[in-house]
Amino acid sequence: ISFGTCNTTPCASSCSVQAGLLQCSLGRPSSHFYQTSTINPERDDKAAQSLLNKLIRSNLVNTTNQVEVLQRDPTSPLYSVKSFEELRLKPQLLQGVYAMGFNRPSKIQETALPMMLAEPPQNLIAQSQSGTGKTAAFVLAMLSHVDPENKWPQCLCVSPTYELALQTGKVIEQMGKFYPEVQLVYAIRGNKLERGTKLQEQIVIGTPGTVLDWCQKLKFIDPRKIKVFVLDEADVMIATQGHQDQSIRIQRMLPKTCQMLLFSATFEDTVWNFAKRIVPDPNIIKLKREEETLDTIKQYYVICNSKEEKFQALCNIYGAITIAQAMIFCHTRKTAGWLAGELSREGHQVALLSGEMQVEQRAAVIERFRDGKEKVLVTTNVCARGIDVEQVSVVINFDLPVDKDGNPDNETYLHRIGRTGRFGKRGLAINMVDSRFSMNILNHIEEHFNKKIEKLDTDDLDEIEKIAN
Ligand SMILES: Nc1ncnc2c1ncn2[C@@H]1O[C@H](COP(=O)(O)OP(=O)(O)OP(=O)(O)O)[C@@H](O)[C@H]1O
Repeated sequence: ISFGTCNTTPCASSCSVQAGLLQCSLGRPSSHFYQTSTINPERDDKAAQSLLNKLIRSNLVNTTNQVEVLQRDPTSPLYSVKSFEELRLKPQLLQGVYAMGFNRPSKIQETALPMMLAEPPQNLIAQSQSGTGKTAAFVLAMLSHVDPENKWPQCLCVSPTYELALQTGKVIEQMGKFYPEVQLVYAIRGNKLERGTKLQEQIVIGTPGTVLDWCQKLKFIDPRKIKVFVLDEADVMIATQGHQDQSIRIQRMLPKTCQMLLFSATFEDTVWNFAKRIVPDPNIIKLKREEETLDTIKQYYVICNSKEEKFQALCNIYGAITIAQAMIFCHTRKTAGWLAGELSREGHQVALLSGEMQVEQRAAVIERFRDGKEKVLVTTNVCARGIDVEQVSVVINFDLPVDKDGNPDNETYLHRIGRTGRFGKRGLAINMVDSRFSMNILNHIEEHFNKKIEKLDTDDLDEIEKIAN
């Protein structure tokens, strides 16, 4: 696959998209694309979370759950494939798939791919958690439907942010590696084309605002010639002001025969209502996320009076038991920074995930921790939501999780501490309680999960030693 050209505002020079990077002709790295959009990590930023997950994920998320399928026409046979060969892909694409190291379709791909590749094309709404193979699936569908002889846009994919668009673009590049006739262009802020340009690239990937401009105002794209429309990360999309309307306006310009595909990691009513407006007569595929449980976790709490005492309790625990790797959650950036400093002074190898870090920096910290280069990860909740680090055996709530109104946040507690069936290993969770208020929170959490949280006296070394057995 090869790429179009672009101009970027930050360096005002012409940039070409190569090997997955937007590279500036002045030799600057692609990162200025990222730096132009500083993500505010203390905000509940779904887009940043999604990007982070993509950056740190190296494998498919395994799931034991079955896919639920709702067919538009329940009488038509439901195909599912166990191998990529069965899909009769173009040889160049099959080669691309194998070169990516995919041996067989993922759970969601088994059913989604035959539907997306069927003739006549079928519309699809698919929901499954991040990492289950949605992106790879729709990328394969787009590449399969392109006619490389036709030098105009045929597939349109919209993503909520341009960082996410770039990530999807990378997958298109990888999968289309042996299919150089197919070209890709990014419709993202900063990619300024000359007026009157008619795009020759067959695949356009971008953000709703720019895509809409390119279709409507600037007419770089003829929307009537689009055969496949993909709306990725619908749940993130609707969380961004204006994206919903822009996406609907794009969709309205497309021909009735255009295949509409929509993907989402979660499926609240708001997402569902939006999905129905984007995708008429859909087939629906859902894959339940693996349930997390506290069953294999031993939970304790420690009573302290101040953050200094909490730190001392932590040192006592470290002095008594061997902890391979631990994650420590703090409520604020300030506490996290302070604690990381104190722990390093004690000689621990500490990684700090802090709010002011760019998403890429955060991904790098998590990767180092996952590779065992650091043994303790101190973080605020915002930074580490939804991050699976399998080998962590101890989770410490330096501060208990509360929502923005100060109420107990059971869901976050479960995410921090719980394990899915797939990891199965036993874990240890220690909660620091420093006030009546936090004791109250702890009691609520205990009640909610109906699982006992035992008191631990961290001045008693023998007692601490016991919890490790
Ligand atoms: N059939 C497959 N076999 C092996 N690995 C796969 C397969 N499909 C996808 N993957 C890999 O699994 C990871 C997750 O896939 P993908 O990004 O497509 O999932 P997703 O559901 O779109 O999640 P996200 O929204 O976070 O990107 C990627 O590293 C991808 O390369």
